[in-house]
Parts: sequence; structure tokens; C-alpha cells
Amino acid sequence: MKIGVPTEIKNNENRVAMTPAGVISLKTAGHEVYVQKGAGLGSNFTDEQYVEAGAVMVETAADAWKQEMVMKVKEPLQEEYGYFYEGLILFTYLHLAPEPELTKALIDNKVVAIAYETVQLDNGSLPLLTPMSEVAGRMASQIGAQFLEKSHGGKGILLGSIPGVRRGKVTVIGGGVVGTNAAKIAMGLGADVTIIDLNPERLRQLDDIFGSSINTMMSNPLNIHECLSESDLVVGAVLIPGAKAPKLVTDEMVQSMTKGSVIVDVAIDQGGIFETTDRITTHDNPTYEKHGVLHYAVANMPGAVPRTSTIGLTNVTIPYALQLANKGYRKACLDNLPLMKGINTLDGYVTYEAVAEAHGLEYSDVRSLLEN
Ligand SMILES: NC(=O)C1=CN([C@@H]2O[C@H](COP(=O)(O)OP(=O)(O)OC[C@H]3O[C@@H](n4cnc5c(N)ncnc54)[C@H](O)[C@@H]3O)[C@@H](O)[C@H]2O)C=CC1
Ligand SMILES: CC(=O)C(=O)O
Repeated sequence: MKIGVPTEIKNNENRVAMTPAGVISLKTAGHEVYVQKGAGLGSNFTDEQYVEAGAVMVETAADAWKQEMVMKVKEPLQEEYGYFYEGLILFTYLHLAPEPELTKALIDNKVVAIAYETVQLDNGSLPLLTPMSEVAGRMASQIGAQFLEKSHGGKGILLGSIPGVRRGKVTVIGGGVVGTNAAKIAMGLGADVTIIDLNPERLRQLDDIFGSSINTMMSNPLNIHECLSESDLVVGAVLIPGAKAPKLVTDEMVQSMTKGSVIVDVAIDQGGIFETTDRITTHDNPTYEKHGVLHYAVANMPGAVPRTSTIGLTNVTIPYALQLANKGYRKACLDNLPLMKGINTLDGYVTYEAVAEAHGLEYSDVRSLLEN
């Protein structure tokens, strides 16, 4: 199969969908990889390293996009929709639930759109989301601590504090991969951390992992409101796979937070869990203020640490890319149920139920389409 790797064009997105090591794996299996010149530079991979690995370097994005399968990191932006064609296999993060226009463009062009974030193992875990959630979770507390500094617009507290002064309070809503990693770093900084989740089993696991060094609470509006009013930093880390994020934090709850507190809504890529995170921000201009609270809502947080993130992402995507390339997408997905769950659009239909629901579109069963 011929596989294209274009340069990412989202604001400050320096990751790339394939490392030279990934090129070697695909070449060894008999495939051709076409990498846009300079695509790896943001992650410190040079064109020479790709050539040495066996890639063909191409001049333009169009050259990379015309291959049979395109691997990317972020969802295509509007200026990339023109590259879509019928039967193109697009393997990338898509986050379609909050993206009606992208969903329409994929359907209209009959793209085989396989979303990293909905590939799901039998135990419910999301293997192609996990490493980036680990990065974003760890970054969330680091970034929150930074924006709590006065010079960055925050209330001027040190999360871990010093002897004789109260420690900062951090609430993490959603105790999955992002939430656990955010909690780890916040605890490491010395903060007083509470994790809120809806799943009692998950709360038990978190209690087993962290013991009495964190507080766990059941997710309900009363608990969320109470925790928020006392928190210096709140991290949004809830996910219902493929679906638009539920707005668990109301405008009124945000108003109850003290001035200069910070919200980091990591779940913004699925629409965000705060009523007040009504826009996506960028690494160039990452925060805005509402009700005196600083909001950080960057949808590609791992893009800020591209070397770590690119290697972490490609460690998990390449084995799936190999299956798609070796067998073709129909057989690869029919043979591998977790990969089949990644298909969000196929033959002009929406094949992921939560995405169809988010846009009021008809849902079509992916297996029936694949077996046709
Ligand atoms: N902004 C960015 O750059 C990035 C964003 N993300 C996003 O972060 C979000 C979280 O991802 P993961 O931690 O990997 O998901 P996950 O599936 O590991 O965890 C989600 C957690 O939310 C919990 N949950 C569901 N409904 C809830 C409710 N009503 N109240 C409280 N908890 C609830 C689940 O029980 C689960 O523990 C996703 O939207 C993901 O796409 C991930 C990486 C980068
Ligand atoms: C998960 C995701 O959207 C990201 O890593 O940018």
C-alpha cells in the first residue's frame, strides 16, 4: 500500500504521524511511505532520517494526500478537506462529535475515516488515545500550576505551598487516563487532590492506587459544585467515547470559584465539560478569562511536547497501520474488532453511533457495510 504522511497544519502542532522507525516497519512489510518534506522537523526528525529509513520525500501536502492511506495526527482542517477523495483511508484523531462540517465532508467524499480515539479494546480501553491522554493529563497540572502564578493571570499561589501555608486544592473531574495522570503530577507538586468520577469501580481502583493521599468523590452536581467552590485548579477529564462531552460544570458553578482560579478543560477536544469552555484556544493564545477564572482549552495539548508525543503516539499506531496496509481496511477491520470500532465514516455513512447521534444523522452498521 502507498501511505502518505502530510505535515500537520494546526496551530503549534509539531507532532508527525510517523517516525523513521515507523517507516522502516512499513517498508519491511512491503509498503511505500510518502512523507511531506519537513513534516518531522517539529519533532526533531530530519528529512535525511526519513530517506535513510526508506521513505520517499514529497514536496507538497497534495502529494502526501493523494496516497491510498493518509496517516495524520490531528483532524483535517478546512483547508485540507479538498484533498478528500472516495475510498481514501484516513487514519488519525478525528473527534467528530463536535465537528459537523468535517463529518459532512468525510461523508460527502466517501472517505474511510478511522479515528484513533475510538479504536477500543474489549476491556473498554482506548489504546490509541492512551499515550496522548497520559501526556495531556501530566501537562494539565503542570500548566495549571503555571497559570496560577500571578504573572500569568492566576491568583498567585504555589500549589504545593510551604510549611505554615495552606496547600493548593486541585479537583480532577474524570478519573480515567487523563485524570489519573493529572492527579499524579498534582500530588507530586504537593497539592491537595480530589478526583471525581461516575464509576464506583474506578473510584475504588483510584483509592487502591493512591491510598489516603487523595480524596475520591462520586460525580453528581452537588459534589462538583462543592469541590469547585473550594478549588484553585480544576481539570476536565471526562470522556464518553466518541460522544460530545457532557456539560457537567454549569456557568453558576464556575461563578462560585474564587477569582484567579484556573480551569484546564482537557476534554475540550470532545466539546469540553464546562459550560464556560465555549471555545477552543491555541498554544499561541491558550487562555481566556470568564467570571474571573482563567480558562485553558487547547485541543492539542501534546503538540507542545512533540518529541515525547510523536514517539508515544507512533509506538501504538504503527501496529494498527501495518494491519490496515497488509490486509486492506476491510479484512483488517473484520479480523480485528477493536480496529473496526475506529471506523467513523464509511461509503458515505456515519458508522459510529455517538457521532451520528451528535449530528442527528442516520447511523449505519459498520460490519454490514464492510461485508458488502
Ligand atoms: N486536549 C487535548 O490535547 C487532549 C484531550 N484528550 C481528551 O481528554 C478526555 C479524557 O480522556 P481519557 O482520560 O483518555 O478518557 P478515559 O476514558 O480514560 O477516562 C474518562 C473518565 O471519565 C469518566 N466519566 C464518564 N462520565 C463521567 C461523569 N459524568 N462524571 C465524572 N466522570 C465521568 C469515566 O468513568 C472515565 O473514568 C477525552 O476527551 C480525550 O479525547 C486526550 C488527550 C489530549
Ligand atoms: C487526543 C488528541 O486529540 C491529541 O493528542 O491531540
